[in-house]
Amino acid sequence: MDATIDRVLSRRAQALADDDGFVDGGTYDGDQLDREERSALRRVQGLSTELEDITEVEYRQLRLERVVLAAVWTQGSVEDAENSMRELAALAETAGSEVLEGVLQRRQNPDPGTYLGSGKALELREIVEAQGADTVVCDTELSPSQRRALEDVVKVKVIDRTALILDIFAQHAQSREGRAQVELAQLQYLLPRLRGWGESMSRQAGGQAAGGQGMGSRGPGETKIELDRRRINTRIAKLKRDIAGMKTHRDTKRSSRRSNGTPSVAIAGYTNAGKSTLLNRLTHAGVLVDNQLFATLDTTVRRSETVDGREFTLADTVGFVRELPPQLVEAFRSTLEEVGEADLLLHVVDGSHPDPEGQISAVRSVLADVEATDVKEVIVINKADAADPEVIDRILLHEKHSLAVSARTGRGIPELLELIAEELPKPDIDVEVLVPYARGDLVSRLHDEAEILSEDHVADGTRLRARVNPDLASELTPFAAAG
Ligand SMILES: Nc1nc2c(ncn2[C@@H]2O[C@H](COP(=O)(O)OP(=O)(O)OP(=O)(O)O)[C@@H](O)[C@H]2O)c(=O)[nH]1
Ligand SMILES: [Mg+2]
Repeated sequence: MDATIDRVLSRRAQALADDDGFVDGGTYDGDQLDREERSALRRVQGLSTELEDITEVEYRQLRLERVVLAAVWTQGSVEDAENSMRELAALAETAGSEVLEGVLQRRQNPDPGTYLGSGKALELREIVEAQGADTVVCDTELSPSQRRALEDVVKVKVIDRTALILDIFAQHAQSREGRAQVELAQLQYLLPRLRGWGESMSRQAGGQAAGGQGMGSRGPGETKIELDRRRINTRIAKLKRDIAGMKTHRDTKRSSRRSNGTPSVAIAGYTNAGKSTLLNRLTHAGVLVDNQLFATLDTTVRRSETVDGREFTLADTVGFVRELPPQLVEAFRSTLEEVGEADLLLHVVDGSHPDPEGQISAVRSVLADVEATDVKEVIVINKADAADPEVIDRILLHEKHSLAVSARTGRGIPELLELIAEELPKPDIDVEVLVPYARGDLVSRLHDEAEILSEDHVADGTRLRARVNPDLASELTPFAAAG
């Protein structure tokens, strides 16, 4: 086995993304411990997963078990190229396959015909044969014709990075919204590639079912492709409507949270940076995690408390990846937009990664795509326990709002909590109220949302002096205590 790939494999793959953010309804409690469970659901060998009805793309899993990776390296250092291939290996493993080997070709530009140059493509063919691989994964998004041409040379299934990522998302999506978003992205990816799929399937079947017999021939395959295309378009339209409906539902929940005046923190960052670990660490560190209230929230949103006792929400989000397929960005737009509406963004980056700065810019470019750049951003350099201190210092120096933590050991977490308390909008209206005992609900809201300056229990109720936000202030107007 090639030395590069050896190292690639020593870094275990991690799941690409937590899809918990898309869980609909309140039955699933957003627990982040489901990674193992998910791997247990990985594809079963030997089951046919070939797409029979093209409209059932939702249930389609790419059949890739033993893969060889292929990449063209056009610019940047050899480290960049190797990192990219390591990431591809991690993605392939996440999708449930075994990575056997990787080939990297240095070239000015990818070959428009076969992606790799024709000589390398033949070499790849030999490697595939020698290793007994059944799939080649290319580190790019291939054009439909490139994919077919390369498949013709290597004689096994060829898929690209986009299809691989879509496949992982499809495996991980659990909620109705998440599944719909992924299916939409898959169909949009598939649509321009229909002819290709048809042909390769007919080739596998050894039949002449699909088209491709040359220009102008409208065989039965052509008709089927037309039909499939129409059905896919219908399905896409329906999915878009469904997703829009679910977005409305989520918007309502979010706006009710906001009108409560509860400040919100969003955790975003590159996949595997430690976002979920951080969420767990922070919410357990919080004095209060109210399971009762929690049930009414979107499920990756958790409640916590600032060090000075104000409630806030903390949301985990889908992991980002370099060159996130545009179909996915589009499909997940509504979910990603939520990041832009938070009061504070914790942008988590893996300080122990070989290229943390690359991760930061990849995440920022996705955030820019969904216009989520107005929110105040703090770079949280995670895995400080494993990172090179020099790298941490370098990032701290370049990023004005940054700090180093370890979600695993807890290092830096108190400082992070301090920072959250400082950065979140503070209530600033002074009130003095006498709340009757019958309105215990208002008193507990004051405790959750306001800064209490004094509190007395008197004959007709609780007398409080507090600093509150505008919403609560107006609700308290009837109870204003005479000076
Ligand atoms: N050494 C070290 N490992 C950590 C730390 N935080 C998280 N990890 C590990 O990093 C891996 C990824 O952690 P997650 O919390 O799942 O990362 P994530 O950002 O939520 O990943 P996705 O949801 O897949 O995008 C896990 O193996 C964690 O145990 C840390 O502070 N130090
Ligand atoms: Mg996660």
